[in-house]
Amino acid sequence: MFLRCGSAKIPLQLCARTRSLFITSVRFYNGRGGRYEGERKSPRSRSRFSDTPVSLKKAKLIQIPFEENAAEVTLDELKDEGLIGKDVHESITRLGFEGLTPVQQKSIGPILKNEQQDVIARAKTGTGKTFAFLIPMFQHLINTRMENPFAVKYVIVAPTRDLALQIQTETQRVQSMNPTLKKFNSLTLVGGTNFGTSINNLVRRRPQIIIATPGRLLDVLRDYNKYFTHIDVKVLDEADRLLEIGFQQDLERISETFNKLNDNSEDHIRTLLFSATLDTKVQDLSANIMGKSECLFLDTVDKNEPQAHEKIAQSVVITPNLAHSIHAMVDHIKREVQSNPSYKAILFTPTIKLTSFISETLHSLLGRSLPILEFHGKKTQMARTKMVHRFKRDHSGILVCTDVAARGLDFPDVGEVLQLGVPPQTPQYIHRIGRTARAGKEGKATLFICESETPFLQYLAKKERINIEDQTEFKASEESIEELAKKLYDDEKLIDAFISAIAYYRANGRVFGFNDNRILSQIAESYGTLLNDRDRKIPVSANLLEKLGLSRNRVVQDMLNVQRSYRKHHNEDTMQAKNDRSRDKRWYDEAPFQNFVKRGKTKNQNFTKKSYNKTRGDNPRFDE
Ligand SMILES: Nc1ncnc2c1ncn2[C@@H]1O[C@H](COP(=O)(O)OP(=O)(O)OP(=O)(O)O)[C@@H](O)[C@H]1O
Repeated sequence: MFLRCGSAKIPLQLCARTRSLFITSVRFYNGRGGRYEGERKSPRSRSRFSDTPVSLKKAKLIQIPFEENAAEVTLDELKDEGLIGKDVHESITRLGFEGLTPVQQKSIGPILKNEQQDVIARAKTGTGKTFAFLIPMFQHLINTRMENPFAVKYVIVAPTRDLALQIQTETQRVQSMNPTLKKFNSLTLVGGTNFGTSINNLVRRRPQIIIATPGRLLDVLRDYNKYFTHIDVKVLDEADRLLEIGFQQDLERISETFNKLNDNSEDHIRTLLFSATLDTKVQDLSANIMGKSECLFLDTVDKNEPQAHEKIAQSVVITPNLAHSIHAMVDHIKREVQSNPSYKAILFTPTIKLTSFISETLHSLLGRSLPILEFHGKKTQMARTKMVHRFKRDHSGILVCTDVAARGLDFPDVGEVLQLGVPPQTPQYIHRIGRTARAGKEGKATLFICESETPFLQYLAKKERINIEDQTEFKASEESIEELAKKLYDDEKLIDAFISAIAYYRANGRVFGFNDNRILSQIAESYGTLLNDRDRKIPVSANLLEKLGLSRNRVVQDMLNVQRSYRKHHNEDTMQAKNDRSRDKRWYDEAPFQNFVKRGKTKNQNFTKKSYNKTRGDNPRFDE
């Protein structure tokens, strides 16, 4: 059998092969560096795929700086100008806000007026950035509801699952105020939830709004990209976080895939970036993601003023070491709870294991006096979602968490943000303290650090222009050290917590100019302080020291209980040897790694020990 092609006659078998070869050439990427085959494309869409990416010329940046006495913009004026219709106007009015916040006043108009411009918007934490992009989104969906009514038109990307789920809740909150808006469907595509259910909902409900985390969105695009051919706008909430290493590559692949799929043209999609910690440099980072020839930079923060919210009263408590910082924090919380029964605070710790240890310690010390919630990336998504809903609802309690909760999450009436140790970067400091003083309210932020972390304060002042005036010193009394030591167990949980702290400061201390030996020695010393036994040292095995890059550091090793003869020690029958064996096995057990590699193979990916260790760390990148 032959197929006539002009004058040529091609054997049918060869045609079939050519077609399947062509389809495999419609390739795009998953976010983890692998390559997938594209879905079988309809003949019409094949011709559009050009290999040359959208022109990467840098867009013209139009800066709209902060104006001290900018004229107020109201919803009524936006309606009178014809920018928003009665449905959106009615819906937002029914939310009961007194007026629009500065970022909403500054961004809704330009977003609706200049459809051919990308937008970068900077506004302080807790100032209503979510509605600043949801309000124009709904108006856009109403304006274009007759064109491709069942197509995805808006895609909102967030760095964490919990923030994506919160944005959907806010979307549904606006929709609940107006029957016209209710006709639009939104769908979240986030990790930690059932992939099949996500796809069923995508196919069945045909949403116009997708709210996603990058990893899950790429997985969906791999096999179901035909639903994404009519996107008009993509929004990056917490954009600077999404443009950091680890996410940026995903975002570039998502953007490249959207552009190639778009039925209008490759440069049709607008990009809106929002965050509290943005500057014009973000335009360079997003060059491969933004496609319009002009980009508006809307700034509601005066360039000479710190990015941290002015309504947050910041203070720092300086202690001799991590153990004293823990005592200072416990002391502070006890005083606050005594004076304010409806004390509601968020407590950030550097690692998952410290989060787990601290929340257990607070549980044992505070008993039932107020709820203590342990929130981090190792919790199931269901548990995290339940905790977010509960902490939004509760009038008191402490959310003990890692940086997975640092950005975007909106918990009403959080009176104080506590931080044990320094954050990994200064923008995270701004986002962490931004969990309080929201929607115009006042709030407090207290940082507990040890003397060897004080260079962070100079770094924060230099980089973010944040000077924490209120500084106090604290050293726990012998009595309180004795009292707390009685309630602690020298078990794996405590040892793991301190080892994770050593790993955290190894990875993050240098950027702030910390002295490696000083910072690590004070952590090692803290173990004995916390247990009220100066001679007690953290037991670590030789190979764990090697993993931590400390196998040549004699100063730190002297502060640790190093099991040099690793094999001999681990063959002993002592309790300590058994503990070490199970701990090291858990941390670096080959079994999970082999499973990890196997899983990777099923996805055409070559997972390495490095990527394995990364997923086991506390890198929120892998916790979307
Ligand atoms: N116009 C308004 N008037 C009063 N409150 C508002 C207004 N718009 C939003 N809010 C409320 O302000 C709070 C913070 O809003 P939102 O979470 O959008 O802030 P954000 O700027 O995104 O903060 P972050 O930088 O932490 O993400 C929410 O509780 C929201 O309901």
